[in-house]
Amino acid sequence: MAELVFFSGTMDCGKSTLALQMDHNHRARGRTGLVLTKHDRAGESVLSSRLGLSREALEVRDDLDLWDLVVEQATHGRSVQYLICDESQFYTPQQVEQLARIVDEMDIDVYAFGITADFRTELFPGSRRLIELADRIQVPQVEALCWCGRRATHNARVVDGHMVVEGEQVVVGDTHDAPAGQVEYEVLCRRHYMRRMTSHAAREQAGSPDVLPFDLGLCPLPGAGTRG
Ligand SMILES: Nc1ncnc2c1ncn2[C@@H]1O[C@H](COP(=O)(O)OP(=O)(O)O)[C@@H](O)[C@H]1O
Ligand SMILES: Cc1cn([C@H]2C[C@H](O)[C@@H](COP(=O)(O)O)O2)c(=O)[nH]c1=O
Repeated sequence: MAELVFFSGTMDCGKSTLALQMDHNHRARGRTGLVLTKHDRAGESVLSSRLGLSREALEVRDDLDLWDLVVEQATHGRSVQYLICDESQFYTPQQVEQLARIVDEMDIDVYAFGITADFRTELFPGSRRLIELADRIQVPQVEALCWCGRRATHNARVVDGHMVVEGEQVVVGDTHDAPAGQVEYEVLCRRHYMRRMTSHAAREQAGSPDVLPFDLGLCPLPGAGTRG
C-alpha cells in the first residue's frame, strides 16, 4: 500500500541528499517517478544537496495542482510510481492535501522532505499539514550538530553573526557564511537557540574577560566538539 512519508529534520541534516538517493534507488530498480522541489538554494527547477549532487526537478509553484500534474502524466502514458518532494515546507497546505489524495486514490508513494519549523520555531504551513496527514514522519539518521556538540534541533536565522527573531518566514539561504548584512542560518540545540547563542556570539563572549564559563551554559568553547 502506498504511503505519504515526511522526512523531517533541521537544515543541513541530509534531507536533500536522502531525496536524491531515494530517487536513484527507485530508478535503478526500473520505477518511474517525479522529482519536485520549491525554492532550492541552487536555483529554479533543481534539487541540490550540499554533498555536491544535484538533478533537474519540477518547480512547485503555488498555483500548481499536484493531483492534476500526476493525472496529466498518466494521460500522456507516463507511469508515475512515486513522487520525491523536496523543500516541502514551502508547499501550500492544499498541495499537501493533493499529495495525500495521490497516495490514497492513485496508490502512488509520496516521499516529502523538509524542515518543520522556521527561525521563530513556528511551523511552516506545508509542514504542519504534512505532520497532520503523513502516514509516517521519519527523522534522517545523520544528526546536524550545534556548535556545542549537542544534536541541533532548531534553525536560527543569523545576520552578521547575530540571531534575529523577526522577519519574513521565507528567506532562501544557506548555513554557510553569507555576505555582510545578508541572512544565513545556523542550526542550534534548544538551549542555545533560547539563549540566542550562535557560534559567533559564543566566540565573542568567550573572548570577553568579564564572562565566566557558566555564562556559556557550561559548554566548551566553539570548535571544541564535546558536549557541555
Ligand atoms: N564536504 C562534505 N563531506 C561530507 N559530508 C558533507 C560535506 N558537506 C556536507 N556534507 C553532509 O551533507 C549534509 C547536508 O546535506 P543536505 O542534503 O544538503 O542537507 P539538507 O537538505 O537537510 O539541508 C551535512 O549534514 C553533512 O553530513
Ligand atoms: C529556518 C528557515 C529556513 N528557510 C529556508 C532556508 C533554506 O533555503 C531552506 C531550507 O533548506 P535546507 O535544504 O533544509 O537547508 O529554507 C526559510 O525560508 N525560513 C526559515 O525560517
